[in-house]
Amino acid sequence: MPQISPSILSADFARLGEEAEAVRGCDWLHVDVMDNHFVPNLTLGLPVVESLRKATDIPIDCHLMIEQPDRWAPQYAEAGAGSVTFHVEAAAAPVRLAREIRSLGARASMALKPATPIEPYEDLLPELDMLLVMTVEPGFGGQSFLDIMLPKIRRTRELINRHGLQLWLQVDGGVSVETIERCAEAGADVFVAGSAVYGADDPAAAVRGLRELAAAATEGSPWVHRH
Ligand SMILES: O=C(CO)[C@H](O)[C@H](O)COP(=O)(O)O
Ligand SMILES: [Co+2]
Repeated sequence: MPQISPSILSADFARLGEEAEAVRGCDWLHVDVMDNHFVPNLTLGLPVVESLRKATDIPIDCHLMIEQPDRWAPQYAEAGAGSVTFHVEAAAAPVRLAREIRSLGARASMALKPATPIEPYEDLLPELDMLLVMTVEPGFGGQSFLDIMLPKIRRTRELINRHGLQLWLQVDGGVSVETIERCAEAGADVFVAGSAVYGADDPAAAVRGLRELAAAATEGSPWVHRH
């Protein structure tokens, strides 16, 4: 089944425990960490992830939009994140970092900004549990999906399958009922959605609706890895 990871960037930060409950039934809780250096926005950090870990049993999917991930990312794994995503544009030693995250018991994931190609990183794929193809410029929720990223999602899926790898392919940015089917058809299998979930009257129903659309869009596609 496709996995849905609602982004709490669009939630009420004063009520994060309740906001996590509001999306019960999702696969992950996507936590966007921004440092106002790697991206021009500041959100939350380690203490909030530690508190959230205690407040919910939904696995935490940390998306680190920060400089020096080599220094900070392992601490998010230690704080109990089930998946830790660093940006390759900011990492000094991505292979070493991915191995360290895995050694701490979390899934290791690497993100690509829209202008960053996948091809130079082909050899790195076996070190990863997930690859994140950004479908907006990182920094803010509520942006429009970049259709121009669809060929990159397709190429990434082809590379993953060619190498016979099991890693997940996540998309993040502007994912909604309007765009999720195109992402799924292109080969994505983990979908982050912030405004499309938390902007809905019933966030849990929005999660179910998105998952159904993604599942229907890939029905019968043997080239899409199923969990
Ligand atoms: O990483 C992000 C922004 O950099 C967010 O995860 C993303 O934007 C989710 O919000 P939306 O679904 O509203 O686009
Ligand atoms: Co994100």
